[in-house]
Amino acid sequence: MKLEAVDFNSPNAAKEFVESLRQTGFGVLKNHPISQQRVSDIYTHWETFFNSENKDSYLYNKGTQDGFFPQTVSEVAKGFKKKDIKEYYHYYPWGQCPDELKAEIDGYYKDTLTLAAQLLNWIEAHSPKNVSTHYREPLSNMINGSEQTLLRILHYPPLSGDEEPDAIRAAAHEDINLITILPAANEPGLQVKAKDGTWLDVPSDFGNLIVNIGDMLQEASGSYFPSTTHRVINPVGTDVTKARISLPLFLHPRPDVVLSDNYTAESYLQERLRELGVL
Ligand SMILES: O=C(O)CCC(=O)C(=O)O
Ligand SMILES: [Fe+2]
Repeated sequence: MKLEAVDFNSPNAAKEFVESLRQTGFGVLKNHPISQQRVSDIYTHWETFFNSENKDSYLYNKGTQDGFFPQTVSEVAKGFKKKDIKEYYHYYPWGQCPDELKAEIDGYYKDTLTLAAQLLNWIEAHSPKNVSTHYREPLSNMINGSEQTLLRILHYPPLSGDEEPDAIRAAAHEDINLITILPAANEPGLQVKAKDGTWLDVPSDFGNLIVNIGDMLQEASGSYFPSTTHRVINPVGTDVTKARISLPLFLHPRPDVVLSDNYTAESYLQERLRELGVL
């Protein structure tokens, strides 16, 4: 298995990209329309936010899940006992956000949402007929008007040496949503699990956009598209002193969207959040 960046502007981009998603659960895009300068600015501005006391004024709301999640309440991946070594902020257009960061992050959210609709159209167009008949509505329609789509700004602090043994930046997990879009982070570490069980580095060239399948699209496609396990490993050597910032946008359907005979988007999400221990 190999992960190669697909040129967004090439005539075969859609086909090659969807083929990669089918084979690996991941697709990597270069020459895409998301502004790299803005991603870079977001990383800088949010690193400052995470390094300030100000973050504690934006503690997440339990019911609505918007705001800052400190390291002490960070996720425990399904099947793991140790909390991940990370803190993060959940941005929703309707949720709390520091005034000085709002316009920039909202612009990124909206532009990436537009791209997501196009990528979902690519996925639908290149799904075999016997798979696309399972989609209860066009995939890009499923996220239309959804208030659940979540932009997570993640801060993995430098390692202090006091971390619990076995704790890692993000333990192996699958994403819950339809698809996830994230720009290459400012530091490496993201790995995807190949079919043979080995871990592969996701090409982290700054400027790449990484897309992965989540459980909800796996469910809606009758497992044609695999929701692939991934993780973020700890830095070693001199890199331990470096923080890592990343910016996944988790595309969530409207709660009423029917995914399969067994689940709506809402029932699926509730089940998974309970397992994660964040509800
Ligand atoms: O930080 C990353 O590169 C990936 C984060 C991730 O997989 C997640 O938050 O679900
Ligand atoms: Fe993930």
